[in-house]
Amino acid sequence: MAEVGIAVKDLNFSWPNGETAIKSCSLEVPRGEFWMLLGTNGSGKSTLLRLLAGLLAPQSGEIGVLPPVGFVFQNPDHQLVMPTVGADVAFGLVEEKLPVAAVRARVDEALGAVNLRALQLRPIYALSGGQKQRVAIAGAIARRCEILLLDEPTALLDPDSQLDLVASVRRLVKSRGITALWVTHRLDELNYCDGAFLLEKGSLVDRGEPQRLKERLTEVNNQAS
Ligand SMILES: Nc1ncnc2c1ncn2[C@@H]1O[C@H](COP(=O)(O)OP(=O)(O)OP(=O)(O)O)[C@@H](O)[C@H]1O
Repeated sequence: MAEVGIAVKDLNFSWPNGETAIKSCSLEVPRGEFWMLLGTNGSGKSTLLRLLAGLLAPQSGEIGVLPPVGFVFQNPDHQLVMPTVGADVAFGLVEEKLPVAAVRARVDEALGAVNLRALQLRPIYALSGGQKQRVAIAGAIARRCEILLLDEPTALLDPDSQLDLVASVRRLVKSRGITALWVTHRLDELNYCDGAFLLEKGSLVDRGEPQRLKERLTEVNNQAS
């Protein structure tokens, strides 16, 4: 059997107001694969990703993820905290207490991986949305993340930058054996993944081959319009 990068079994999560956001959810992402998580607004995609990252604690169920885990938010301004590109990527390494030379080497390598080496000294405010997302991804690469969780990372990007980002994340995770789960609403992004899950009202209702799920959702969208 293939090794598993992300495993979830019978997961249940309700908010303090009693609203159930995740219901009896079980899924597995094979190690080294790039999967996507689909579903309408409010179906529980962000909640599930936050549970996987340990940012929320479930009421019951099991979560198995290979550490370390990297997280990329929809809005990079919510996660980039340092004034420049290089400093931000280095900031993620603080807890590892590495020698300065090792930090420099990791930052340089990670920025190279996302094609931002030339922008190491650039202020974060002077980056485009796509470049900011690449800095966030470089932070995960520098920390040698086994798992990369991305919560609608293209939501604020124009269509060209959107497809650039998804293509480069696919290349990156494939070349490094990272297991990735990417939340999206955009069906054209499905062309880049190995498989996809469909959430409805907190429950997983479908999973499998991306093209089949794309056809299923295109039909649903056509019926709705
Ligand atoms: N902090 C919170 N407190 C209470 N309820 C919340 C909180 N965050 C989200 N919810 C509720 O949990 C449910 C799932 O929300 P979630 O954000 O996970 O959905 P989503 O599929 O990611 O939606 P979207 O595509 O709009 O981002 C929704 O009903 C939402 O209103």
